[in-house]
Amino acid sequence: LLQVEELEEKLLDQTQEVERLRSELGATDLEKQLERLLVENERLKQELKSCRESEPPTHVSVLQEVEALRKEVSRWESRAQQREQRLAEVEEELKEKSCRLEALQQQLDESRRRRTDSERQLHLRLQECEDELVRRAAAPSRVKVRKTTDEAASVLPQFVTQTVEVESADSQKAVVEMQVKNGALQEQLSAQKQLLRELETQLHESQRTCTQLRTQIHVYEGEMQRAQGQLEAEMQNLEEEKNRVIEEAFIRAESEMKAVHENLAGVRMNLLSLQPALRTLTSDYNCLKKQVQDFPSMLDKAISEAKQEICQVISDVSSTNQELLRKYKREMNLRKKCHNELVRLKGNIRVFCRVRPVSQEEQDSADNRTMLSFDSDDDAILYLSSKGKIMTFELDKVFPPQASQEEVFQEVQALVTSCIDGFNVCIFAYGQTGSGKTYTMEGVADNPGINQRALRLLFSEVTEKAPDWDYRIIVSMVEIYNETLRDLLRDNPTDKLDIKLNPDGSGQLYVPGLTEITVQSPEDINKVFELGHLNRATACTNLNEHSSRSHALLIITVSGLNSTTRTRTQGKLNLVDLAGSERIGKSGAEGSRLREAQCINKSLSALGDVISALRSRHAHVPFRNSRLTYLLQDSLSGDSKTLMMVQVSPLPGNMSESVCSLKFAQRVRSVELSSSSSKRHENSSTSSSPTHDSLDSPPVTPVPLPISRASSAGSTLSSASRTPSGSRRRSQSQLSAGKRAHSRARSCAHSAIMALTSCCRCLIHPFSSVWF
Ligand SMILES: Nc1ncnc2c1ncn2[C@@H]1O[C@H](COP(=O)(O)OP(=O)(O)OP(=O)(O)O)[C@@H](O)[C@H]1O
Repeated sequence: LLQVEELEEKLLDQTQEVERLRSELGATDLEKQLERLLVENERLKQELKSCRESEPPTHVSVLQEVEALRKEVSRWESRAQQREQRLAEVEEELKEKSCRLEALQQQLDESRRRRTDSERQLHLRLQECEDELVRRAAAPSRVKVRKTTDEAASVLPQFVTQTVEVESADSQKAVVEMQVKNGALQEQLSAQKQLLRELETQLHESQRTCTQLRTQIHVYEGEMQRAQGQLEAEMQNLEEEKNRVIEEAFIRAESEMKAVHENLAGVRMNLLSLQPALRTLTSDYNCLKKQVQDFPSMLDKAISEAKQEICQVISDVSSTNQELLRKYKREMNLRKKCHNELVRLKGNIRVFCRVRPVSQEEQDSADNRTMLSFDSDDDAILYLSSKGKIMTFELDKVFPPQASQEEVFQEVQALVTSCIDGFNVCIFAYGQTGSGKTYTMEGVADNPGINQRALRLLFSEVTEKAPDWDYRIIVSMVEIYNETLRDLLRDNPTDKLDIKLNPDGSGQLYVPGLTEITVQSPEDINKVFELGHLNRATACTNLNEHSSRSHALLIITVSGLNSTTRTRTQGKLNLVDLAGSERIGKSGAEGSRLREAQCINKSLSALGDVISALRSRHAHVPFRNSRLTYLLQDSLSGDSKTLMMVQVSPLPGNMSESVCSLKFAQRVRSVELSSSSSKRHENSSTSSSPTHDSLDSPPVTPVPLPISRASSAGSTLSSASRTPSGSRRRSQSQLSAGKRAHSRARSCAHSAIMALTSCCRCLIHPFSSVWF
């Protein structure tokens, strides 16, 4: 029992210790510290947030610092979270230990209760034993106790103090029973002892566990203190950092505020100066506002007035238009008549001469003298010295060697543009081989001749007239070789073409199967020339030789439709590079060369005959005598115009050929001059032209053409000096003076003709300010 009491006391101590520990663990400083730390952490977070909100980052470095601080804070936050987690774990362990302590306490209570029970049973048993002993003692002893029960004496020394002599069977039986009971009690006692030992063992274990728990608690307390110290230090650092950042931000904010204040002062000053302007603007605005309010009514009024004016103007314009249209039609007729008159005055067929320059190779050769000379006062005279004689040739225009392609074209461009007005035009290049026919007509790549320039001019002219006229330009290219007609623009240029009468009954001629290409741009022109040149080259073995012996024709048809009057026009421009003329008179040729010479001879003389017949106004014109004249019949007859460009070589070696060419030109021209002079005379004899009678415009004075000075073909100064001496003989000086006067008169006539031409060209535009 004493041991039990001791154990009880120990248990009590243990329980008190556990209670103390539990009370310590239940509301420890650690938890309080943890709570405080959490609260502090939260407060810092709030402060940081408010700092961030109240101090907008105005500078990059501040932003970076704040970012670094944020990182630092988040790092510390994560560490605090780790600590919190660790604390939670510790708390969890403590709870576990508490549970175990409670279980131990329960076990202790249980063993205490069991011990109390066993003690009570023992007391009861002992009471029973004492009662039995008293009862036995009170009963007459028949039993002589002979033997002392040592065991009972050892167990119950205080109760069994005397030896009893057992004599009876009952006593003996009772002794046996008592012994049995005693044995049972001893067993119970040993069981109690065993239980006590177990309890002691459990108590030891509990003490050991308590010791371990204390140790752990000490360790945790140490850790907590360390963590708390670190946290406090970090909080301190953060606090300092925060203060520093706030300080810096405050300084920056102050400086910015200062700048803002300065700006504000400047703005205030500006505002003060702007106020008068604002007042002015306000008054202007009010004024404008009033005007805007009045504007609709003003606008309506103006619109109605404008409408009335427009209606008036439209009716005026419409009547003016009618008048203009009437005048335009009348002027077109007048222009046509004027043109006819002009052509009649100038002659339908004009003859120019171009002398080619001496080439570099020819200059180097021995015979490089030129036997041609020009009249400085008259650009229509050409002198040719031969065998001591000077021959004078008078043509419409003579181009010296230095004349450029542009100058030549300027003289022919009036003819070219007349084809837009519906006239047929022929331009021939005539002369011996190498005299410059191809150069004049085709030119070279960087200096084109009449062909390309004419097409380009036509393009520019039709483009200019585009608003009123719709023009179409069609190009064909043919070659006549040995009286055979070939199409130079078809795929197979060796095919022979025929000239036939048009089956429509118009009496016009046409070439079946002739390729006609509509050109729409200068690029198209280049392509056409390239194709023609290529085909001409592929049809022969030697292009130069071949070109000397064939006629090349570029036929340009210009069709127009006037969008106002619906008038249609169609003109044809024929640009002909003739075969070399030197073969005409050459004899001795045989075979193919003879045939070539015959063909060339035939066609050139037929051309001469046709021109002669036309100028002489013969009833019959022999167009059919050659392919060339037959093909050009339409373009040579009627009110068509022809220009013969006679090409001449300046070298003495080509003298005879040059004389032949110039004589041919002179003959052609003299026919025309005589014809036109008679006509002009007829016209001048009448009081007024019927053309002018029908017009309101002022009459045109006929241009005085130098018709009286026509010298016969091949006339020379020597022949002139051989004329009868009498009244018509003139001295050399008189002749020069006459020539000068003649030149002046001629140049006046030329200017007048040019003026007349330009006037006629003005008439073609319906709204031109210049009226004939
Ligand atoms: N006005 C000129 N200016 C410069 N060179 C010219 C002129 N006229 C002709 N030539 C040159 O003279 C040479 C012969 O000219 P071109 O070939 O035009 O003669 P052609 O009469 O057409 O000869 P063919 O009848 O053989 O075709 C060429 O080299 C040409 O460049």
